[in-house]
Amino acid sequence: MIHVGIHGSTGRVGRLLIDNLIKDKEAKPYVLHAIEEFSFTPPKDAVVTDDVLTLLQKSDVVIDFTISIGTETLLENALKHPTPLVIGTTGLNEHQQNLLKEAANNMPILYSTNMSLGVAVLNRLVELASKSLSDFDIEIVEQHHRYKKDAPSGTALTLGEHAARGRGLNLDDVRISGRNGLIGERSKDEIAIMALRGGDIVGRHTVGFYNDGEFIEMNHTATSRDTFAKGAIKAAKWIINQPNGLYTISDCLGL
Ligand SMILES: NC(=O)C1=CN([C@@H]2O[C@H](COP(=O)(O)OP(=O)(O)OC[C@H]3O[C@@H](n4cnc5c(N)ncnc54)[C@H](OP(=O)(O)O)[C@@H]3O)[C@@H](O)[C@H]2O)C=CC1
Ligand SMILES: O=C(O)C1=N[C@H](C(=O)O)C[C@H](O)C1
Repeated sequence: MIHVGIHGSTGRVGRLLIDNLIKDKEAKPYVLHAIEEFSFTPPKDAVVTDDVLTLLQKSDVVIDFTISIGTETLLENALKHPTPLVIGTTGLNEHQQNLLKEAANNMPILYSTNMSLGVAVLNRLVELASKSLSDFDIEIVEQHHRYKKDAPSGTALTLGEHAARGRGLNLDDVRISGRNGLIGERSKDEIAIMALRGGDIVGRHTVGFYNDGEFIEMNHTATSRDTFAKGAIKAAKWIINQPNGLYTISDCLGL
């Protein structure tokens, strides 16, 4: 039985990880990291802790769905006690992304801004379309629930990276995140990534390729957050058998 630790166990995704792991035949929710009280009853036999090092020491693998500073603390502690990690938290800053790469020299880490199969395939399609439709303007729109803290979504940024890569560009050089006022005509290479927030939208991403006379829009809609929890659990079972290094969900899915 794989002993899974959950960082962010009281959160929207964390709670679904517990629900899915309770029913799992190969893995169980063994250590739950929580800062505040649970608003639900956690499994009786799980260890509950607010100490990150204890979480790592008692787990075969830790799944993290928290907030960027939470992931930073997890990675700092994992450098003291290397443990296979699955990280889904988005909004990591440059320092935190570098920490992720550094930690991956010492343990296997799967980091993905979206744990769904659909988005993993969409990333591939976007890169191909970007390369093939070299004259088309690329625009990305993401929509999420009102509680989401970071913008744009990690998924939208990853889709943008694939779109830029398809044209041999670096997203940081061509990304824009808003338009307002007399800004002039659109430049050829720019890739806009716009964020909408409202209601209970689980996650919706549209990548549009626009030209004179035609356009293509590729859309992915997550209709259930369970998709992310199931993807992360699949990743946890896979990452424990990998050598040290940084992986994505595409590696786990063999794409
Ligand atoms: N990769 C993917 O497929 C997906 C990624 N996400 C990302 O996962 C993250 C979490 O999403 P979601 O579950 O909706 O968010 P929630 O706000 O519902 O949950 C966040 C969890 O993190 C805990 N937390 C907050 N601050 C810290 C900290 N400093 N250290 C440790 N734990 C902390 C919270 O505890 P408390 O309740 O006590 O504040 C809570 O348990 C976000 O970054 C989101 O973008 C979401 C869905 C899919
Ligand atoms: O916060 C969310 O809810 C989600 N976050 C991820 C992101 O930022 O891309 C993945 C998914 O879209 C849901």
